[in-house]
Parts: sequence; C-alpha cells; structure tokens
Amino acid sequence: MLNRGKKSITGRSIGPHGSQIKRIKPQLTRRIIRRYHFLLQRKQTLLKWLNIKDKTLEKDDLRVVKLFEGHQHFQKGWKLRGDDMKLKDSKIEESLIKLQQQHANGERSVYYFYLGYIMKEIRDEGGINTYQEASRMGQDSNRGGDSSKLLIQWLKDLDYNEKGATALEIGSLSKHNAISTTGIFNPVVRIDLNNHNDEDGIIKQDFMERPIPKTSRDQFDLVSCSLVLNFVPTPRERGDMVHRFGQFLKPDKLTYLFIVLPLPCINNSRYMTLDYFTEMMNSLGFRSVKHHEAKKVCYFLFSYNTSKTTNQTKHKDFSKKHKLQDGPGMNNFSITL
Ligand SMILES: C[S@@+](CC[C@H](N)C(=O)[O-])C[C@H]1O[C@@H](n2cnc3c(N)ncnc32)[C@H](O)[C@@H]1O
Repeated sequence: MLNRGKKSITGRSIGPHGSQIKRIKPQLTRRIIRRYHFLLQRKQTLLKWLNIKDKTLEKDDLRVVKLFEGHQHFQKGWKLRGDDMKLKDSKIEESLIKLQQQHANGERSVYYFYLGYIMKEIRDEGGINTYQEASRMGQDSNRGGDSSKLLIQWLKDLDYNEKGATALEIGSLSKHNAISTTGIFNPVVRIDLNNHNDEDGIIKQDFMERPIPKTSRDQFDLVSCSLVLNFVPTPRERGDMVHRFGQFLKPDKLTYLFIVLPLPCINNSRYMTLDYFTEMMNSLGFRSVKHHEAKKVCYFLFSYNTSKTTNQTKHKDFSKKHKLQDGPGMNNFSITL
C-alpha cells in the first residue's frame, strides 16, 4: 500500500533520515518498492502504446496527470481507485500483470483507463514519497545498510588517498551516507530525480539531463550509482546511462565507478550474467576491481582510465539483447548499449 504524505503503512509517521524514525517492516519496505517499480513499468508501457513521444512525461508524473485528466477513460480509471489505496480492483490488477497479452487486441480507451488507475496511485498517494521513504528504510543499517560503506572500505583497501578527490552520487537519498561523511571526497555532488524530504545538499536532477562536462572541473574522481540502473525503465535507457558514466569521470587519471544492482539482475536474468556485465563494462573502458555478492544486492567497483583505454579487444555486440540462459522464474533484466 502506498500512503499519503509521511504516514507509514501502519499509520505511524516516518521521519527524515537521522531523526526519530518509526520503522517500516523490511518485508513491507520491499513490497512498496516492488509495487512502485511495477506501476512505473506499466505506466511506461501504456505511454508507449498510446504513442506518446514526449520523453519528459516518463519522469514527470504530475504532467501526465495534467495532460490526461480531461480524458474520460483516464478519469474513469482514476476515479475507480477511490481514496483508499488498500482497495484494489482484482480484475484490473490481474490485467496489469498480464498487460503484454492485451496489446494485440487492446483499445486506446482501455490503455487510458489503466493509465488513470495507475497514476492515481502514483500521484495521489505520494507514491514517489513513500517509495523513497521505503528505499531509505532499506538503507537503514539494520537492513543491510548504506551501500557506500562497502565502497569506502574498498577504497581504503586500495590505499586510495587522492588529494582533492570529488564524487558524484546519482540517486542520493541522504547526505549522511559514508560516501559523504568519511571525508575522502569533497565535494560530493548528490543528485536525485526527487528530493521529497528537501534534504539540503541533494540536487533535484535527472542524471540523464545533467549537462555533459566540457572541462575536467565539472568531472569527478568517482561516480556512484547505487540501485539506480534497475530503476531505469528500458534496456536502451539503461545503456544510455551506462554510456554517460565515463563522460563524468576525469580524464588521464585513475577514476572509479561504483555500481550496485539487485542480485537477481545479475544472477537470475535471461539476458545478463556477471561475465556478460563485466565484459559490457570492459567494452566501455571500465575494468572490474572489486565485486561482492550479498544476499540481495551485488556491488561492483570499476576503474576507468581513459589514457590507458585500449580498444583492441573484440567485444560482443552489446547493442542487442542476447538470451544467455533460460529457466522458470528467471527475469528479463538487460542493458543494451
Ligand atoms: C532505490 S533508490 C536507491 C537509493 C540509494 N542510492 C541506495 O543505494 O539505496 C533509487 C533512486 O534513484 C533515483 N533515480 C532513478 N533514476 C534517476 C536518474 N535518472 N537521475 C537521478 N536519480 C535517479 C530515484 O529517484 C531513487 O531515489
């Protein structure tokens, strides 16, 4: 269930990071995150089927609502939800799960209807707010914690002590994470699509729209991208994101990229394996330095050195999806360059 404002599923308040946080149970945290990803994914599919070409709508939920609120079928779907998000329509929920099957004989009016149903939950119930709170709860040390702790540990293991090193943290939910507090990087530029908690020091910005640096002054010694790539809706857009990383790293010196992905993206996908991902990153000039698989997530530290990049190796064609393995219960996570 998604909740309005700062109420948790149990109706208790959820405070900002570091304050008197009332905890959401881990299972629930995961459920909220899963539900939100599901809704976003369905929203993108419907916008595509409705032939909506305006890319900015994918990330601007309010504009989607403004654009379609006058549409009768959108309205119907929106109103059907009522005000209690606990009350879901089981038939529609089932249709949303099997949405792909509807494409062949689907009608635009039905797509608008589903979109209204979905947008009501995303917008009206502050979906992104609750989702971010849940993500932050997921960062809680009792739940596996701030992923940048491992990053900092790794950098220490590597005796990393670059003077004046700077970092870009994409998808930042808190300025209290190890990346910001250990003092290795200064400044740490923190960006996120949203900053609903108005935490100082997190810039509301889409990384994909951050201007490509023209000089090394706007580049960084480290780019951190923890649990963000899996949030990007399509394989091509994930590829676009991966392509951008190198452009934000300082040239002619050793720099690093830290990536965290949910483990199933790497160990249970038909289109992605650890070797495949490593080779894909290799083809872009990144070398795997450290890698760790925890129970639920997978951490990577890549080094990047433009001056040492040799493009001699023949790589696979990463512009297409390749089915690498198959089996029941596998997912379709992929990245295409
Ligand atoms: C699951 S949270 C991860 C947060 C945190 N980095 C962590 O490791 O727990 C994903 C975050 O990525 C942000 N995000 C997704 N796409 C983004 C983009 N293109 N630019 C900036 N932030 C993005 C979302 O807004 C969300 O807050």
